[in-house]
Amino acid sequence: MTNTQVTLVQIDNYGPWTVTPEPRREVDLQTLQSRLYADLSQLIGNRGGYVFFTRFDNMIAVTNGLDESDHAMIQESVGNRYPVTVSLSVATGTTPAHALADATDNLQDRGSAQDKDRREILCGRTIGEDHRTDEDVEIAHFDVIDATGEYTDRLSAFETFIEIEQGYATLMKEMHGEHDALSFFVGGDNVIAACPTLTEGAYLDAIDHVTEVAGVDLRVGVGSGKTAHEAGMDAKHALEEARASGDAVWFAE
Ligand SMILES: Nc1nc2c(ncn2[C@@H]2O[C@H](COP(=O)(O)OP(=O)(O)OP(=O)(O)O)[C@@H](O)[C@H]2O)c(=O)[nH]1
Repeated sequence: MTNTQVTLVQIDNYGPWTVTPEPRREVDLQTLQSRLYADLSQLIGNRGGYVFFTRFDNMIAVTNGLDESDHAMIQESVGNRYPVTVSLSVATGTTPAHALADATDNLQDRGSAQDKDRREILCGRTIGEDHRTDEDVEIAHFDVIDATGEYTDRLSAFETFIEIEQGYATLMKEMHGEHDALSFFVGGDNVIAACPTLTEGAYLDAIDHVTEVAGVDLRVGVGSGKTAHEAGMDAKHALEEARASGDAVWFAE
């Protein structure tokens, strides 16, 4: 059974900061947000975790393998180098959705995202080293079948974007509502989902639902591991196997 450690990253009091003393240049906000995401991707990724940009002011990470001191160091490093600070809330659960719900509740209990006195909260508990297993994280890597032939080479870039986003929106809702999984668009035609332990049938149902509702055909590779990186690499290899075999779902060996 999975035991996913999820960290909610929230920029402290960011809304007011973006308009104080007057609205800041949008390009500067975009640059700050994308650089912060890139830095967190390295800081968390170098320790085996995955972070997803989601809304940029709130990011969600799968952090199995990162302990409290890793979180504290990441928080300090951001605070030293950026004009904003971040709060980090960690929780674990047998499903990623439950873990994130707990992490969110804990941070909300410490004050509003727009409370100027709530800064650099670091709360929650990480999984003790002795309790970690090789099946703690399940990652599903989805991609659109022949996105290039169906969309990229046929439609305008914006029409393609709409189709891919509709597929993503349908998948993220279905995987969350039916399976307690957290799915994130990661670029191109790819969606990576942090999942609980799911059956082949569950993945097939989700893929069928996206075909029916959004008209977008997906395939998925599924991997598991001690960290998001390990599970994610297995998922990528499984996706290659699915591509080669023509199967919609492939589980890594
Ligand atoms: N983030 C991420 N993006 C990827 C990955 N693989 C492909 N992409 C993106 O997806 C786009 C489409 O690539 P493919 O999925 O290989 O192309 P396709 O036309 O759908 O072909 P098939 O997947 O073989 O059916 C690329 O331009 C990349 O932007 C990946 O592992 N991670």
